[in-house]
Amino acid sequence: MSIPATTDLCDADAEAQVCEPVFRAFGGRPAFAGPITTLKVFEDNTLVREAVGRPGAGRVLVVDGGGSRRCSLFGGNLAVAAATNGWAGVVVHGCVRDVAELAAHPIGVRALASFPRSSEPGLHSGQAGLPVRFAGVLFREGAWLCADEDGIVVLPGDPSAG
Ligand SMILES: O=C([O-])CC(=O)C(=O)O
Repeated sequence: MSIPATTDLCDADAEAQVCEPVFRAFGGRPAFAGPITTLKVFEDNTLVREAVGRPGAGRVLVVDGGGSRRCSLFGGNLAVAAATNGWAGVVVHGCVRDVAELAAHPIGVRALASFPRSSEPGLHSGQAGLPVRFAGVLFREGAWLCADEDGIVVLPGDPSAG
């Protein structure tokens, strides 16, 4: 699948939602795009682990981790699972770890920062499929996200679907 440039998407659609430039790029895939699946979690990556263990079918997992910089929600093992199961990418409003491993897998990853300590499974519950809002953007299940070296853009649907 060819990935459109986020710059072109913005030029073509003044209503495209554009994330505030707060994310760092991790992962071995510099650009990725796909329909969104949402998770809302806090300092517990149980639902993230479950999601990337299921078929991704080219989707992008958007994880609202509340912006916590106190633990990591995604790392090398989950990147292997996500890539193996066909997820296009993961956007984490929170931290990731295993930076060198993330770069070795064919998956796109955006996160606020790296942090070496993992989360504590079972500490807090989370929810799947809810609209989540961070970095100035509302992410709805089924909306379409495109990320590249210039940034992250969200559209109501896949622009190539006509
Ligand atoms: O618990 C985490 O942060 C995830 C992790 O280490 C991994 O996926 O290898």
